[in-house]
Amino acid sequence: MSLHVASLTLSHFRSHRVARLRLDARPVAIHGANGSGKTNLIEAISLLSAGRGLRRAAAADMTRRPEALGWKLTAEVIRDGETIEVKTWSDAGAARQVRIDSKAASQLDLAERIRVLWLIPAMDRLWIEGAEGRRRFLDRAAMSLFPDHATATLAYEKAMRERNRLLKEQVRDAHWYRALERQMAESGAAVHSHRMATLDALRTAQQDATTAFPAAELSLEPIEGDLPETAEDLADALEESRFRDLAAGRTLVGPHRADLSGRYAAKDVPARDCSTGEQKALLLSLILSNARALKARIGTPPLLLLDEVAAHLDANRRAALYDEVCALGAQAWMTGTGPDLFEDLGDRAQRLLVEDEDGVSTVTVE
Ligand SMILES: Nc1ncnc2c1ncn2[C@@H]1O[C@H](COP(=O)(O)OP(=O)(O)OP(=O)(O)O)[C@@H](O)[C@H]1O
Repeated sequence: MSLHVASLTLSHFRSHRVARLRLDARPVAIHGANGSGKTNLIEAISLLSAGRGLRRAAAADMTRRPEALGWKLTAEVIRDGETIEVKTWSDAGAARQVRIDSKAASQLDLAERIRVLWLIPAMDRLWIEGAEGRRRFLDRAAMSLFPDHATATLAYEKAMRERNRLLKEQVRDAHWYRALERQMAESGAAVHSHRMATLDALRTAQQDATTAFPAAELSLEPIEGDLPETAEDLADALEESRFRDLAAGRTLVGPHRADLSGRYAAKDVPARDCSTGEQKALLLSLILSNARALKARIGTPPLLLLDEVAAHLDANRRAALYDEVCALGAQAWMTGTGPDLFEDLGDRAQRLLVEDEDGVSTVTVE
């Protein structure tokens, strides 16, 4: 069982004016100078699944400047021998649209058909910066394993925004809160249980692996107080917290108040105290575990996007990374500034060169 992009056309997508690529199922090693358009290319791949892509950019920001006419991506993705035709685009300034096999499709349809995981330099400070980034990291893993996690998260956030509005307006009548808190309790319990199931799946995938990457010990902790698990507990906690929440003007209990804690298991130190290289290796270990967990769950590995990862690994770990992605059978799109970084891959990968010509990126299959 496999998943790979067999063809890709980018039109007016960031620095790419028109790029047409035909690919086989092997990993894709992309090299090119700084600013040539490598990340833009893998950002396009990230949009073959649901969401805002790996930069979490607004659809309007991805249109090629200065023309700003809107952008379009067309791809043939082969999943377990079946071809999925994906077209996604945004007309100047408008929200992005999706068609699968020529039919209008929702982002949930896309999430169910094509799973994409990534590791990008912006995640380097994940263990050091705020809890929001770590929750997002866990939620992305959860969405890859349970696509309806996105629906539960959106439902929870929508009800919470309404509740926060009441709190800010100092509405005290309990009657206004009951229905919203019921919605928050139900969707919030689903969010929590997906996250816990994801942590379990990542733990199992890490245990099963014989890998050069250090295992991360993960747990979900409340930022303060408790983390209610069931819908009943969350409903009770929200009701109890109402008085305090009115004073704060926002909701202080629920899954949005959870933090992902990570430890370097072998050294028994918090991930945030690890060296830069170790923190990167822990994240890579988690992404690879996520890919293995996905393969175990649905039979098919995801597309992997590893932006500037190879350059940060020592030679042993780099060789181990290449062995792992090849063993997974994942089409891993990996970027780096020089072709030497990918030498160990030999003919196990296909190679692309990205160059900048007067502000326009060109892509050559080597
Ligand atoms: N909407 C846009 N229109 C035109 N150019 C853009 C747009 N968005 C970004 N760019 C340009 O794309 C160029 C390439 O960016 P990209 O991040 O892909 O480089 P890269 O090859 O990954 O470089 P590095 O090795 O430095 O990470 C940048 O110079 C950037 O200014």
